[in-house]
Amino acid sequence: MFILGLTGGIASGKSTVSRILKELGADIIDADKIARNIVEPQKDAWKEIVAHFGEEILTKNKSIDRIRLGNIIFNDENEKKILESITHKYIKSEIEHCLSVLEEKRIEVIVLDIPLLFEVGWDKMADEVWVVYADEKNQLNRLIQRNNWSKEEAKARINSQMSLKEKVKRASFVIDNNKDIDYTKKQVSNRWRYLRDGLKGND
Ligand SMILES: CC(C)(COP(=O)(O)OP(=O)(O)OC[C@H]1O[C@@H](n2cnc3c(N)ncnc32)[C@H](O)[C@@H]1O)[C@@H](O)C(=O)NCCC(=O)NCCS
Ligand SMILES: Nc1ncnc2c1ncn2[C@@H]1O[C@H](COP(=O)(O)OP(=O)(O)OP(=O)(O)O)[C@@H](O)[C@H]1O
Repeated sequence: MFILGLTGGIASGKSTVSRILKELGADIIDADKIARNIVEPQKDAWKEIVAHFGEEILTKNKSIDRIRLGNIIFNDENEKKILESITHKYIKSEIEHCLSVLEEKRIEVIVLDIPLLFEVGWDKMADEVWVVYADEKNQLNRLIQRNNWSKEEAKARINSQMSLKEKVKRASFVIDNNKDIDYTKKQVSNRWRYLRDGLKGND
C-alpha cells in the first residue's frame, strides 16, 4: 500500500485538496477528524485532558470547549506541548489501526491528511508528501474570513506551526493553492494520475 502524506499550514487548503482527492477516488485518513473523536467525553484522552486543564475547559454537556482550550494552548507553548503529549499517542495509534484495516482491504493508495505531519515526524510513515501552499497573505486572509478571527488570533495560530516555506522545502510535491480552485484541481488530478500510472507500471 502506497502512503501519500498530505499536509500544509493552517488554512492553506488541505481539506480542499483532500476533497478533490476524494472525488478522484482516493481513500483518506483525516487526522483532524481523529483528533476530535479521541477526545469525546469519558474517553482516555478526555480524562487526561480534564485531569490537567481542569473542568473549566468543559462545556455544560461535558464535551471539550475547543475555543477555550485553543485560547490556552495557542498562547502558551508549554501548555500546547502538554496537550500534544496527551493527544498525539492516541491519534497515532488510531491512524495505525486505520492503516492496518485498509491494508487488509488491499487499498492501493491511502492519503494521510495531517496538518502536523512534519512537526510530529509522522512524515516517516509516508512514501511521499504533498504540501498545499498558499502565500502568507492568502493564508492569513482565508483564516480570518473562515474562522471569523482577528488578525492577531490568526497570526498566533500560523506562528504555532512550522513555517509553510520550510514544509515546501521538505515536500515531494507542492500544490500551489494561491489561485482559483480549478487551478488547484488541475494540479491535483495531474499528479494523482501520474502517481497511479507509476504504481501500475510497478505491478
Ligand atoms: C486545540 C484544539 C482543541 C482547538 O480546536 P479547533 O476546533 O479550534 O481547531 P481544529 O482542531 O479544527 O484544528 C484546526 C487547525 O489548527 C491547527 N492545529 C491544531 N492543533 C495544533 C497544534 N497542536 N499545533 C499547531 N497547530 C495546530 C491545524 O492546522 C488544524 O488543522 C484542537 O486543535 C486540538 O485538540 N489540538 C491538539 C491535537 C492536535 O495536535 N491536532 C492536530 C492534528 S495531528
Ligand atoms: N484556491 C482557493 N481560493 C479561495 N479560497 C480558498 C481556496 N482554497 C481554499 N480556500 C478557502 O480557504 C479556507 C481554508 O481552506 P481549507 O479549509 O481547505 O484549509 P485547511 O488547510 O484544511 O485548514 P485547517 O488547517 O484549518 O484544517 C476555506 O474557507 C476554503 O474555502
